[in-house]
Amino acid sequence: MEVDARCWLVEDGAKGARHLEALLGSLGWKVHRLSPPFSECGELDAIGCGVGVVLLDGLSSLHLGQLESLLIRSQCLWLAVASDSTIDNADNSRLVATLCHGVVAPDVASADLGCLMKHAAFLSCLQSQDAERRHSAAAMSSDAAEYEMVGTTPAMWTLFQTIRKVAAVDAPVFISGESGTGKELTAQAIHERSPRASAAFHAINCGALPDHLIQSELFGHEKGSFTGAVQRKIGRIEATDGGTLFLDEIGDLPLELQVNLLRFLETRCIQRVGGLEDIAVDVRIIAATHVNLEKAVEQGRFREDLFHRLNVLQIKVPPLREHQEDIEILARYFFERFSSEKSTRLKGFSREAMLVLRQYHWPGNIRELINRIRRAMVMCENPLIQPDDLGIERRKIPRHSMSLDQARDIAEREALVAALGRNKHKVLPAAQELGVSRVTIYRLMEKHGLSRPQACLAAKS
Ligand SMILES: Nc1ncnc2c1ncn2[C@@H]1O[C@H](COP(=O)(O)OP(=O)(O)OP(=O)(O)O)[C@@H](O)[C@H]1O
Repeated sequence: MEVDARCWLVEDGAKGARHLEALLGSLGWKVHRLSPPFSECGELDAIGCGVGVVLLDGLSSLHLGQLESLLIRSQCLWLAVASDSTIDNADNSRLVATLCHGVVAPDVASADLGCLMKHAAFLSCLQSQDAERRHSAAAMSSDAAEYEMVGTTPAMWTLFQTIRKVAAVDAPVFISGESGTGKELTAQAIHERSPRASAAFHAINCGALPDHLIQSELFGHEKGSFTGAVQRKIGRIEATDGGTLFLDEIGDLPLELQVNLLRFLETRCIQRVGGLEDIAVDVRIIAATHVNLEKAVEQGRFREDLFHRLNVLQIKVPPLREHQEDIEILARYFFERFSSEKSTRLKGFSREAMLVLRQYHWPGNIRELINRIRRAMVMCENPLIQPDDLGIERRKIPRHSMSLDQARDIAEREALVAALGRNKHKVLPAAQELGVSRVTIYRLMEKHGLSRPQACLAAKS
């Protein structure tokens, strides 16, 4: 691999600076000097060296903060040159410990400096290649995962398949699933795939609005129909004409409004509050709940006739713990998605953090996963996210004992699912990646109950 022979030299006029520059020059490095104030160093990214040297001796403590943010912002690996007395200073030592790849004394031997520089440049080159690869993999997966619905496991393939089928027809859809599993995203995916895609998709949470507002929110009202109705309001159903209306938490819809909704589903007409006119509206209804609606029907809290009207096509979105093999790909996907919020130094997840993510039981499902990753990306002070950054208490991670055979089985299944996922479920490249034959892949798929999906939403059709 060819490494870049350009490097930065950050210095503040110390007497050793000229000597260091000459030394680097004699080792074949083309040196770009950088001096305070560092906030003005806009050319840093433009020149794009892979490695830099910071001469800490002589650097004013006033510039340390600027230097710190410069090192965090840059994409290079940094070597510090500092005498013992400089390193004794707590601020300097923290900067070196957290942001530099190595530290040497100002009288470092030329051969030693040459070796360190080469090593840092090589590593920097590997890191940028790896980042590029991960970027294009993320771009591919988000390109493949339409509507940003990510998932490579059989449970998710089944969901994608159902979404495709349901999108092709126009009947009401009923989505069930725990909170944060992706019910709204599923509704959006159905809309985007349906003939209604060019019209509006609106979502309304029936549990979030007070009873007296929800009727006017859904059906609209005429001017003067009640105190405060100073002008006519078009309701959500009417505003979605031609499109899809997602009614989240449908179980929270008050009983009297259930009658109105049923009437709309039967007649395809609405009446605004205070209005007499029947207005024809063409809207597809997708309803969702995270509670058991059949139980609500039994208890008389939800109308049975409305339940059957809404429940023509059903989709169940699985909880995250039922497609745990997706956690890694989801975690990396969200890491890339929120990468603009992180420091450039943060490169990804440590193995331990990934293990914790896989072992946790995710009561809040994908929404909780997103929140924990975003938190970790802000809290993390290392190049790799550690378990503590995720804020998951270790006691909440189940520790069941398992035999070596069980552990092997789990690892085998995970490796297989991950390789198939990375290779869009193509057996040959997955087999090549895992270093086994195609026959072995088929055998393992059978052993672990993994079927090869026929079609999926995540694959471009
Ligand atoms: N398969 C997925 N791939 C990528 N992102 C997902 C996936 N599923 C859900 N998300 C994301 O997770 C978050 C929660 O999803 P969503 O709001 O659809 O869940 P929900 O089941 O409707 O939640 P609630 O029951 O609380 O209304 C959203 O930010 C959504 O984009």
